[in-house]
Amino acid sequence: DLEASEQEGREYIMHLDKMAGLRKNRASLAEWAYTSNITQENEAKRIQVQLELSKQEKQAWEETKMYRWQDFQDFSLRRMFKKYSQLGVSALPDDKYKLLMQSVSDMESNYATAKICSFKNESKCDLALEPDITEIFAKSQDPDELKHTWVEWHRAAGARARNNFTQYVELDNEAAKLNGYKDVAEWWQSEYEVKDFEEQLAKLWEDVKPLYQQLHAYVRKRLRDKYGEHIVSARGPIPAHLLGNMWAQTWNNIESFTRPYPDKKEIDITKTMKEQNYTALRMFQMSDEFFRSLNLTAMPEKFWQNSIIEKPTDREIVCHASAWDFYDGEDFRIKMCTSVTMEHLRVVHHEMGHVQYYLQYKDRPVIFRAGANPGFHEAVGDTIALSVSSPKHLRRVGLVKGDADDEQTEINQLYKMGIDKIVFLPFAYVLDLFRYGVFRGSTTPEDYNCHYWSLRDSLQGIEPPVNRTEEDFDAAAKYHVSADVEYARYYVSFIIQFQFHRALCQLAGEYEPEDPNKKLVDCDIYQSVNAGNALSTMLRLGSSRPWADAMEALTGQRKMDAGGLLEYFRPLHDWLAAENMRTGEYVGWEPSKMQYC
Ligand SMILES: C=C(C[SeH])C(=O)N1CCC[C@H]1C(=O)O
Ligand SMILES: [Zn+2]
Repeated sequence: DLEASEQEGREYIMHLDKMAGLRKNRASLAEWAYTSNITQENEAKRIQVQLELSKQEKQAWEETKMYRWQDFQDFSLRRMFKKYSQLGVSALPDDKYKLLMQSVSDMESNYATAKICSFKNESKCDLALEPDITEIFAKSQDPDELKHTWVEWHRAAGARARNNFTQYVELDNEAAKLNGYKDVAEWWQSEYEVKDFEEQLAKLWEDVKPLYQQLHAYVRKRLRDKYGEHIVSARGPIPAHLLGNMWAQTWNNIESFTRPYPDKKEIDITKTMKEQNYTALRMFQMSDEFFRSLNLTAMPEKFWQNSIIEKPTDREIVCHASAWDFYDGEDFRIKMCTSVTMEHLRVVHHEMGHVQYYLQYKDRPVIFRAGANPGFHEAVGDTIALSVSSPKHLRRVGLVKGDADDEQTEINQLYKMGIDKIVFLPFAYVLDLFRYGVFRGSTTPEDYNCHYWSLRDSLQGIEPPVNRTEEDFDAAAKYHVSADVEYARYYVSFIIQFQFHRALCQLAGEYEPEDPNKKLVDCDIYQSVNAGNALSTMLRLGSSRPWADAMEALTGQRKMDAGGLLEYFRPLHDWLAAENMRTGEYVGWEPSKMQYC
């Protein structure tokens, strides 16, 4: 009868979950071995392990079909079966599975090992993305050097990935269909468990766009003042190579010469960190201490033993920062080629946020050891970093000297946060709007670059520094496109982290809507056990409940909304609108005159 099969189902699924934990542990170890030592041998081993595990997953999946789990009474049991009924890419036949793994592995290793020649010294051709190219984009103010570096990186990491990418799209779409989805776009969006996910993304963009347009106009003016209007036009998009970042996804590296009140004291945290002999380890210990101050969990001993926090000199590794769960309840790691900069201090907190989430849900069934939705996992560390980046906290830890701030310093601070957080949203939106089109087939390989730049132009107001053709494939010059990592998770994260931050600040007594002495921009939840306990309650849920329940546990809200972000940046929005009015800067942009279609 139904009762027996539900009890049998429970015993079966708990056994399956334990086996899945062992499989995931083996897979993570093989993946770690490869990405922390990129060799043909380790790549072959990783694919071999993946193939073995996919066979075991397929077998387990067949067994789940014997249970009528849809009729079970127990919500969690039904949810576990529902998740295990999703086989994933293992649904592909072995030969296609291997081909798919090989295509993605080739793209990712190409990206990780790509080198280009220096602009200043053409015979020096060993420049890597981290730290060399990243440093050029952070420091150089020579448009020709930036253009050369941009073009060379997009050739080496983008164009070269085009054929593998096309094969990956075909095979991944086949896997999607075997899982009951029309295409990978629908499969990716199913992770958010709402019917109108894409409409919600569009609505969020409508809410934030006016603020972005004001910030874009202001920055374009300041860049035109600096580089001249033969390089930066008065009414067009901003050339992508002048924004301090290879992908123009955050503009924090141009803060020093574009901030609203230049005569206010310089708060160059990177310089101060170097003066104070900060090391990668100290940055990680600082982050660990922040989480512990909230009564959250300390990094376990194995974390400090097994993590790789500096770029090795004797081998090639995937430098793109990542956090790892080995699903055995005690082995958690970060792999990162850390530089001593303010930007990497934020990334350290971002990655430590992932590990804190792993620690909070480590006693859940393996299948529930995931974010409430992928955006939640990306938001934890960033939410903490919003407190760490506050002038109050930076003063507390001695990275900023001097007295409390005045109105102008506050605008400078909001500007600094805005060129990191506001400008990221259209970048993130474009990356997956582009890939949704590719997976749906509305964007064909012949149109890849044209469609990518059309979206970059219309949504981000960015244009390529040189004309582009279909010989290029600029989207793959971004890690997540070459590594098959979905990106809407970051768009969601940059919205909900402000909802989380606002709730935590209220719980910490750091923020009161009507109290001018308790402004959101000054909030630092450091040492607030009250805030930490509420955050822990949400994180411990993992993916055991629909994400609206998790969000409600912390914020009282059940939907994503841009209100938190817009409230945080309200004073900046007002200042930018007034400033663009004062200078007569055109708000918005006309289509680019560069050729890319
Ligand atoms: C730090 C990570 C690893 Se999950 C990352 O990829 N991030 C963090 C924020 C945006 C995105 C990026 O670098 O593109
Ligand atoms: Zn992340």
